[in-house]
Amino acid sequence: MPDLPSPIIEASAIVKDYGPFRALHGVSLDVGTGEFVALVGPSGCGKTTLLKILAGFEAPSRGGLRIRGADMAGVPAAARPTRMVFQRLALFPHKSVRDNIAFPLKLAKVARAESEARVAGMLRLMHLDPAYLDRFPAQLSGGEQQRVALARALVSKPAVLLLDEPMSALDAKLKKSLQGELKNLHRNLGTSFVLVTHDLEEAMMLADRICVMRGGRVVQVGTPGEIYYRPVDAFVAGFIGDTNLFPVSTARRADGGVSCASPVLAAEATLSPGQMADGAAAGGAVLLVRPEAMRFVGADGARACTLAGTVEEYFVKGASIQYRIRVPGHEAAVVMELAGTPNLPAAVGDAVRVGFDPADAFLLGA
Ligand SMILES: Nc1ncnc2c1ncn2[C@@H]1O[C@H](COP(=O)(O)OP(=O)(O)OP(=O)(O)O)[C@@H](O)[C@H]1O
Repeated sequence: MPDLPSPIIEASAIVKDYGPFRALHGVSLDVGTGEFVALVGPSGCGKTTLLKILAGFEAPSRGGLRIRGADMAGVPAAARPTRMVFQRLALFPHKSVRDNIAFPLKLAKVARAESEARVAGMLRLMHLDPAYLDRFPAQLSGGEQQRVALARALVSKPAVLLLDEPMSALDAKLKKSLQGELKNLHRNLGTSFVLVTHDLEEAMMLADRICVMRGGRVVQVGTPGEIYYRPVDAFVAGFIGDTNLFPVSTARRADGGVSCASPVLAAEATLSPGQMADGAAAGGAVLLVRPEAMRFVGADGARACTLAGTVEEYFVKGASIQYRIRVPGHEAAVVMELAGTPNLPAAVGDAVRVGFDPADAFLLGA
């Protein structure tokens, strides 16, 4: 893992109780200065609760939070170097775009000339037409409104921008363009970003590190590559993208690697010591093979890491084609993602053999 830049946020062992319900069970997370961290996890796992605690909209029941080295206990949201952008727009409907963006500056009693200059700068940064300044939020598209909300959050130059699913209400095309703008902003401003998102592709595309949460706990924090190729367990593997998980029995090898055998695999997969999660080879284990590592093989593949099955379905996605192969003895369909081609390699109902290179597999605890 790359060295973490000096942390701007240090959250340690944060517990949050809502009455008898414990939403966070001791969450620790550091965010580096200038870093972009995405919080992902199933609905209700505590992502928004953690973000609100960072912002100062909720107080932790226990645990510590330091931002820029200062203890945040009792520090109200407005006095923190953080700003939050919400999923549902929180623009003032009866204020113009100008007054919405300038609002934090008015609260901070910034002089009019400087306020106007900063608002103009924000418009340029967010690619908003100056003619919009006198419009009201209802006279803007959803994407434009969200850009105004970002401008308002950034105008007071916060050290940390907290984003709670800011793009979830936008259509796919608008979302893509705002994602690009967000990445650009992050690169150019040096502000630290913490983004809550349901969209795993968005997390992979934008974040330096991804924090995967489950049931009020942090399961794994890592770069997109670590989370995707080196998940700590089957939950993380299955949560981030389509995946194949083959139950295997394992035997340690003299070189520290492990041999993995399964009735559905034509031959054992031999993995090197670097290809397994901590403790994976003890007891039952599952072999993770990503769909893009699977390919069709000829009959001569019968002695390699291959599986025989029948094409159940395929989806032409343009740049890629996804195949789902039913393999007798394996519960889920085997998922395979091939580069797009106008000449389909197999049709529904075809008997096929699919396989993978053991170097592309990773062993997880069962
Ligand atoms: N004010 C509250 N009072 C009681 N329970 C709450 C409150 N706010 C959140 N919770 C509960 O705490 C848990 C975590 O909620 P939170 O909003 O942090 O989850 P989330 O991961 O952001 O979910 P989603 O992805 O659905 O937005 C949920 O079970 C939720 O019902």
